[in-house]
Amino acid sequence: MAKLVLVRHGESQWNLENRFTGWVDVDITEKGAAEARSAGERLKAAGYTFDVAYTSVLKRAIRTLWHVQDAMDLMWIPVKINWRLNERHYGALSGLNKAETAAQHGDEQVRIWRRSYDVRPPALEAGDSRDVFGNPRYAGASRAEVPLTECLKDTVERVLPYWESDIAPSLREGKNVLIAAHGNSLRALVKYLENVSDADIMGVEIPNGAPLIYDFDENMKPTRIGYLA
Ligand SMILES: O=C(O)[C@H](O)COP(=O)(O)O
Repeated sequence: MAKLVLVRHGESQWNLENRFTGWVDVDITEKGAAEARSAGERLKAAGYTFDVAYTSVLKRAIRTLWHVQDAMDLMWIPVKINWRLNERHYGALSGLNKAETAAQHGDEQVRIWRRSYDVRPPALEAGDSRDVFGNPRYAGASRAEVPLTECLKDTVERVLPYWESDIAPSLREGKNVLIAAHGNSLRALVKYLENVSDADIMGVEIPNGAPLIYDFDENMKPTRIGYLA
């Protein structure tokens, strides 16, 4: 049966600066590019190949995908880009330093904002320059679909329709699928695929550039799950 590989983008400039990012379109660093290339080289060396790739509309995921494709000599495969694979929206925290925010609001509050399943960070206010509604890359999305903040539950609810409509059908057709996305959009998928409880998902972390591999049976149940050795 088909294989699914999830890759979180390589280190971004705001990962390096320890800033909340969400839907802000920050690029990867040189270290992040090297992590992405290494992921591709390791996948190729282990005999993996892909028929189709999916990514978000954010350049840290897109560029990571390019590096993986290049390292695997798979620049030619179809790539589908969709905002539903974007990072979880960080609301009014977007752009703030994580350590400074913890110093101001306390470690526990920041842990809740970062890892709780259903507590949203404070929302962007109307007119905030960080609100991306109206940006051409979100042309197909309604006001309700372009968030002003999100908790992980919200992210699950906008990732899953895309999983069902586009990604799962490719796997059912026997295609090997690569997804290059983000820490929290991938946690949303992991929660669904591995049936992780709302409480346990708080402890799940997705490292930059580490391929996470799923083998499926014919009923789309994962039979083997693990990071590339
Ligand atoms: O959006 C971000 O800041 C990061 O990509 C993920 O952040 P987190 O580790 O706080 O969820």
